[in-house]
Amino acid sequence: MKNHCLAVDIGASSGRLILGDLHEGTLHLEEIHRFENQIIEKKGHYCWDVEALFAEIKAGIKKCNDFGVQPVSIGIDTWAVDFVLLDEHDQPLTEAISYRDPRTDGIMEEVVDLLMEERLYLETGIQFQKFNTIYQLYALKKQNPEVLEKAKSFLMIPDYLHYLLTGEKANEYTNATSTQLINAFTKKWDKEIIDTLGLNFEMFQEIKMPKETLGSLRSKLVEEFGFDMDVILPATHDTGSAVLAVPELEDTIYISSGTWSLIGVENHFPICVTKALDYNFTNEGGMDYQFRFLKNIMGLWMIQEVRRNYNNQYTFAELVELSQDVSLFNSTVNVDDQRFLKPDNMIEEIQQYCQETNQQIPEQPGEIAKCVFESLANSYQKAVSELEDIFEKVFNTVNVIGGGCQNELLNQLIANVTQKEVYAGPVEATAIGNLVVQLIALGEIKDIEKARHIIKQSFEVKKYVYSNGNPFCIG
Ligand SMILES: Nc1ncnc2c1ncn2[C@@H]1O[C@H](COP(=O)(O)OP(=O)(O)O)[C@@H](O)[C@H]1O
Ligand SMILES: C[C@H](O)[C@H](O)[C@@H](O)C(=O)COP(=O)(O)O
Ligand SMILES: [Mg+2]
Repeated sequence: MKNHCLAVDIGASSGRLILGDLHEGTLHLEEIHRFENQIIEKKGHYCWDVEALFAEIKAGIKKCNDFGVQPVSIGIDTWAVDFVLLDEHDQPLTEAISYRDPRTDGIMEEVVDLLMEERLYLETGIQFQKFNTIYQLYALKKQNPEVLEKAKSFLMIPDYLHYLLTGEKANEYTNATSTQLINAFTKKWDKEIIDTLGLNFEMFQEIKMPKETLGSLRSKLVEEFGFDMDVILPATHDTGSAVLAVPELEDTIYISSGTWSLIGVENHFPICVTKALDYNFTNEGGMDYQFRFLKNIMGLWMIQEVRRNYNNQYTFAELVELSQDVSLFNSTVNVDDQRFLKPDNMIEEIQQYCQETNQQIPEQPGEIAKCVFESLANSYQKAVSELEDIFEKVFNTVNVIGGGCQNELLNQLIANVTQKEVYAGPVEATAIGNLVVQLIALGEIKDIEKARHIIKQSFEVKKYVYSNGNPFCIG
């Protein structure tokens, strides 16, 4: 009887449960459940509705029975940095506050005054993003010290969802590195940094690695689902799982393209040199202690918000189409300006930026969309040149993975501005990376090299080449 595994991939805009099994040397996927995810406002903060997300996970697991499949394992991956704190009775002390919440405004600067930027970067190798867990916890210490005093368990979002499934508490390594509290060399919680900030070291859990089994389901869930499963830890940071599914990494820059655009390369050791700090690249931990040397770019969040501002009257595909009808419009913005992290109205923020920079102000939906896509492509090109400066080499290809690889216009723009071959796919790279780790743990796939070979054989990848004609010409 062949083994089915179940991947739960929850990004900032959507979640999906995907069954995977190996069939004649290829990986077969079956999407059994998909749901929206979004930030909600609760008690004056931007939060994630984790209880609703867990309800969706349970609803998706129950659908396995409709497919006549009882998976042997499950693994959950989500966005990074965010967490839940549990008290001595294992009850949540806070809402799952989102990284887009303004509670960390000004906090990074305070922490850097205490810890020195160079030291923090040399020890953790993590990029300076104002929403990193370290700043969220320090904000909590300043704003709600009583909450931190009661905290007995620190669980990141996937850790918490795994805890709800199994009753087992642990911090999975790849996601833990995004906190900026893991030492890049010891691979452990950095007690010196934690103590310096006056955080409670005891609340951090044992670090567990991808491929480890966390435990089996709580008995009440076995009853509810009609079957048991082991939780096999994937790279619970979704980008960690996504990069594992990049079919070919040699001389390749990946762009994990979803709500965020994460652009970088895979490396065997952390790069914490001054130039990497100056460019604000990060060294996120990967499976088998690899590193994702990458940087965050604002990503398709911007077009998600534009779509929301238009009351979702356009699909993403329609916004791409509309942007192709305005080829003469060419205003662009700096997508990495923090004003775009959580504006009240993304369209107005983009228009304001163009006015302030004496550019033609986009008015039509197509002009707004084109401004977003072209601006993203420009930011990708800047990151590519920074990577080539740091590695002192030319990378031949760019591989776009994730939902954003369906944006054929953006793929062509990337090929045009970088003048490199662009490969697009797999779309569900994150879920695929999640699944292959479970299959490796089960002994169904030998290792990640073999997994990438299987992925290459199993999924379509489209190619785009530099076209010096109309920037919207699809190669
Ligand atoms: N048919 C499509 N055409 C163009 N872009 C698309 C299409 N479908 C999805 N996208 C893009 O993919 C993004 C979602 O990617 P996904 O990886 O699912 O995000 P996340 O994991 O962050 O929730 C959307 O914001 C949208 O911009
Ligand atoms: C805030 C983090 O940088 C962010 O979670 C990023 O690391 C990430 O994983 C984004 O994933 P999406 O699927 O939400 O784009
Ligand atoms: Mg995602």
